[in-house]
Amino acid sequence: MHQFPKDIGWIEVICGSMFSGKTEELIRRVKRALYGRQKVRVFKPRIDNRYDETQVVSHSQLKLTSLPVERAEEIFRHLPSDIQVVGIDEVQFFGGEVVQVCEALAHKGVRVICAGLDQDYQGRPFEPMPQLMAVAEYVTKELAICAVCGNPANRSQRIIGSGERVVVGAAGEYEPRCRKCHVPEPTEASPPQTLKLFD
Ligand SMILES: Nc1ncnc2c1ncn2[C@@H]1O[C@H](COP(=O)(O)OP(=O)(O)O)[C@@H](O)[C@H]1O
Ligand SMILES: Cc1cn([C@H]2C[C@H](O)[C@@H](COP(=O)(O)O)O2)c(=O)[nH]c1=O
Ligand SMILES: [Zn+2]
Repeated sequence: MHQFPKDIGWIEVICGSMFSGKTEELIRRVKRALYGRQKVRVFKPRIDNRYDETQVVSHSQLKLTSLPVERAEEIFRHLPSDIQVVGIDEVQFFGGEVVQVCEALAHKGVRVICAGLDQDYQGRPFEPMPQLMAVAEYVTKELAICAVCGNPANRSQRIIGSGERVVVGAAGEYEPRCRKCHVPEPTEASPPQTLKLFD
């Protein structure tokens, strides 16, 4: 991917819609750091108990051990002094203080890898992602496949009736959609699909 600098820290942001592969990419980067014998810790907000209370779990069921925390500042308490890499999933669920936490870690020489939703179900920027993306050295935007038309999807369609910004959920509650098929209010799900290679 990048020619990584030596002896300094930095922030990587992996953003995109739901089902775009953010968690898979976070897991991939963390595993490669572990293969490189780096000292790594992974965190997620405690509110994300969707597939598991403690593990980071992708929609494709890849898993990674993590520490759930209530607030971003708690991350400092769980880091060994020789920490080299910090991964954070579902970063959009932390308040704005997560930006200062990531910055402080990067200033201390830590590689910080954050994955999070860049837009909410209405297509509005999901704070603190815009702020984090602004200060990050590297930003990767992933795209899913639109559940309606098959085009690249950068939005998350809510398919249950709630107007709250934060509603933890997965396939029963959201589906990925392109800008043409997305509507900013909750709507009916597209017909279910089975993946098959041969008829
Ligand atoms: N419409 C879709 N487009 C792309 N991937 C999908 C779709 N529906 C389900 N998936 C699954 O979601 C996986 C990505 O999961 P994950 O990394 O958890 O995404 P994210 O963290 O961005 O929500 C894909 O590898 C695929 O198995
Ligand atoms: C669009 C949107 C999503 N959420 C929730 C739903 C999930 O629990 C997470 C996103 O998980 P993923 O790893 O990106 O699939 O966020 C929400 O609370 N509000 C929204 O508007
Ligand atoms: Zn579409």
